[in-house]
Amino acid sequence: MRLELSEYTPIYSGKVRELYAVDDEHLLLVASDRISAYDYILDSQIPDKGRVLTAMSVFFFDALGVPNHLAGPADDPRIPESVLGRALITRRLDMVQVECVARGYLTGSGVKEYRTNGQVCGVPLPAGLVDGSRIDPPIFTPATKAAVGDHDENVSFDRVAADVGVELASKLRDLTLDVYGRGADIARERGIILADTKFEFGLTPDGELLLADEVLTPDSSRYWDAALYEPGRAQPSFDKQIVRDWLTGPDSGWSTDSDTPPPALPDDVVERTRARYIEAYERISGLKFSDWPGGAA
Ligand SMILES: Nc1ncnc(-c2cnn(Cc3cccc(F)c3)c2)c1Cl
Repeated sequence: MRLELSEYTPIYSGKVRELYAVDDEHLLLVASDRISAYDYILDSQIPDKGRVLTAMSVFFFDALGVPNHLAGPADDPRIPESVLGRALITRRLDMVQVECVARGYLTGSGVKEYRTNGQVCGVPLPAGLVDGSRIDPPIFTPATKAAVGDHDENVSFDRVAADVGVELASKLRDLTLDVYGRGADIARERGIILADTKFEFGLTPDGELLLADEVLTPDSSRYWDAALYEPGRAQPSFDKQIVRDWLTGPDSGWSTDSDTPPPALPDDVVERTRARYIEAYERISGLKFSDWPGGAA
C-alpha cells in the first residue's frame, strides 16, 4: 500500500518541482506538469510533462552509467500513487553549491557575455561567433545559484576552485563535460541538439561525488531541432517554442513587455506542447512513453 504524498515532509518547492523527505537518507523528487516561459510560471499546465521529464532523467542516468543519486526504480513502492511516474526516490546528499553548466553552443547568457569580452566564464572563445555558434569542444561555464526569482551568476573555474577546492572543482568540470558530451552525442544521432545543460552534484557521507537532481531534461537543458538549426539567430526551443510563439503572437493579447502575467494557453497549444515533450523522449530514448509508469488512471 503506497503512502500518500501528504505523509512525506515537504522540504523545498521550486518553480516546477518539489522535494520531500522520505526518511533521514532518502528524498522524493517530484516533477510537476507546470511550465515556465519568459520567467513566468504559466497558469496552464502541460499534462504528462512531469512524467516525460522524469522518464528522460532515468533514461540518461541509465544510458550514461554515471554514479548518481537514484535510490529506487520509477515504480518504487515508496512513491505515492498520485505522483507515480513523475517522482523518484533519491539518496539525500550534501549538494555542491555550484550550477555545473556545459555549453556545446553559444547562446543565452553565454552569447551576452561573449559579446562583451570574447569569453564565457573566463574561457576565451574564437572571434566571430554568433548566437547559436557551435563551441567545439564544449566548455564548462559554472554559475552560482541565484536567489529565488533571480538568474544564476556565471563564474570562472578559478572562482569555483576558490569556493570548493581545486580537486573537487576539477572533478565537477570533468564530469560535467563528459556527461554532457555523451548525452549530446546520443541526442544528435536522433536529430536533436542538446545545446547546453545544467547539472547538480552531491556528496555522500563518505565523500563520493554523485550526479543528482534532474539530468539532461528540457527544463535543465536547451533542446533544439537539428533540422531547423541555423547559427546567427535565437534557435527555436524544441519543447517550448509553440508556447513562446503563441504568447508573443497576435492571439494571446499579451507581449513580453506586458506587466501582467501571461494568459492561459489554448487547448491546442497545450496538446501540441505535450506531444513535443513525448516526441523528444521517444526519439532520444528509443522507448515508448506509453510504457512509463503512472498517467491516466
Ligand atoms: N539527492 C539530493 N540530495 C539533497 N538535495 C537535493 C536537492 C536539493 N535541491 N535540489 C533541487 C530541487 C530538485 C527537485 C525539486 C526541487 F524543488 C528542488 C535538489 C538532491 Cl536532488
